[in-house]
Amino acid sequence: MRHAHTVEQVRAAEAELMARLPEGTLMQRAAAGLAATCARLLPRVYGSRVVVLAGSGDNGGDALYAGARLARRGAAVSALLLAPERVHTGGLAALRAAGGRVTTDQGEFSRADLVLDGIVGIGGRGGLRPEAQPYAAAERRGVVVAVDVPSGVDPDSGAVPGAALRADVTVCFGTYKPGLLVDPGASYAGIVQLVDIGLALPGAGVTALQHDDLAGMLPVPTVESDKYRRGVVGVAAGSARYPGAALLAVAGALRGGAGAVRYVGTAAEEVVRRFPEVLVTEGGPAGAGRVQAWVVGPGGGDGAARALEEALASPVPVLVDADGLTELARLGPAALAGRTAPTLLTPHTGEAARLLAGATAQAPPAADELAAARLASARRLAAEYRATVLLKGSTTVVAEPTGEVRVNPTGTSWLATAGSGDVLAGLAGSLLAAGLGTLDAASAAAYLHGLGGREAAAGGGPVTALDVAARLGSAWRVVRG
Ligand SMILES: NC(=O)C1=CN([C@@H]2O[C@H](COP(=O)(O)OP(=O)(O)OC[C@H]3O[C@@H](n4cnc5c(N)ncnc54)[C@H](O)[C@@H]3O)[C@@H](O)[C@H]2O)[C@@H](O)CC1
Ligand SMILES: [K+]
Repeated sequence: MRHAHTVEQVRAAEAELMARLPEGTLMQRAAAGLAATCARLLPRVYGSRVVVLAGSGDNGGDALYAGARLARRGAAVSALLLAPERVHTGGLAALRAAGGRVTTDQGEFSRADLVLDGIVGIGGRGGLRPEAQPYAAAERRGVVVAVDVPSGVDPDSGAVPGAALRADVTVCFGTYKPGLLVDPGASYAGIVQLVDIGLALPGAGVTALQHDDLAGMLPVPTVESDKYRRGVVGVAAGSARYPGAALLAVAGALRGGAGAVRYVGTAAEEVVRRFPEVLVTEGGPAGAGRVQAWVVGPGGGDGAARALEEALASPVPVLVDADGLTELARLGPAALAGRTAPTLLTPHTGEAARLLAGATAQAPPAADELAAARLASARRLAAEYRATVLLKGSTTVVAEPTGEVRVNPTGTSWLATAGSGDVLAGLAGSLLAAGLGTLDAASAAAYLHGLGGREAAAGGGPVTALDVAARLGSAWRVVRG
């Protein structure tokens, strides 16, 4: 599991540790880790051209001390100072003492083998200032290593309010920052490496799963398992207008670990023709047999309102997607107030905007505003509806009403394809039926779905939702090692 902490949490932990250590110790730890990574990235340090972009704070100090370490190993290191009168004096003195120099030739940035972005770190706010902006657009031939955070990315939210420096590698100190894991910030960070500087941190509000976490989380049948013990997932999806959504949701549900899939709705005939192993019932959830979790809404059309009402009245976990969400936005959070089992909502940004409007009786926020503030939007929705919220997008995030968030590290932009959300809904519902809690089911589903999407798009090509569903089995095998 990757753990991310806010700037406020990092500052508190740093203050506590700095009070016990000789001055400068933390910065030396940071600079040593940073220089070691840079040395690994260069074919050879001796003779390499390294440029340090140094801003006015400690982030610039880290970069200058790391530059000094590389200079001592024979690199030709020059520093471009963004605010010469406020540069970190100790860092600059160390660089000079090691044979580094200051330059004002911005062309050195483009010619360098490696650039250290120490313009601004966790103290940065409001995007890059004018003097730094040319570097975001400038040509570069070398590797760009961001110090702690790519400059221009908001460390807490991942928002990129203007220009930002795109890094190949980000070396962060003490902990991940949420903005390194959530788009658009994540897309500027490249490969993120963590350097331990000894901070004692509180529980993380934002986490990201890794393969090992999935391996420990996914349900595995035992010798005593039968299909009912493994869980039956009910899928209420599809309509005369959108029969395909039923097939896609079922295709996802069949690969989520539940022992059986029960389909209710108007596409029963098509579903059985394609998936003979599915139990089908005409009508709605209320009249169906036993299920351990419901998926309601994909392609539900006019039938979504009834299906939603009946599923929400059941005592089992319910995942609400697509047309079910449109109906829920109309009803508002009160529709979930009487529930005894957890509810999982899986909106894309447009649906999230409608849900928020339904909760607050205000005009819906613009979808691009929601996309730029993914963490805050998902948290707010989860709090308003007292439900777990999986907000789909370039980084899918899952938020609990408590504010706890998991961000999904897998995925590909090729997943933005029709029907891919139906597969995800079926998959997550199946994991719920198999007994996972909403946070785990949602985040594990997003992870597997992202891996399936990547595999389907291998080499970079369009994928269909059924391609993704077909790769979910292999995604399970990958994470289970
Ligand atoms: N505090 C500590 O104990 C440690 C801090 N470390 C480093 O220190 C960084 C934080 O240092 P600071 O608190 O000095 O803050 P930063 O160096 O991140 O930035 C603050 C400085 O940048 C200016 N600034 C703010 N927004 C800007 C923008 N948008 N464009 C350009 N300049 C801007 C401010 O005027 C201020 O001078 C961390 O990210 C990390 O790199 C590490 O050395 C580890 C230890
Ligand atoms: K930086």
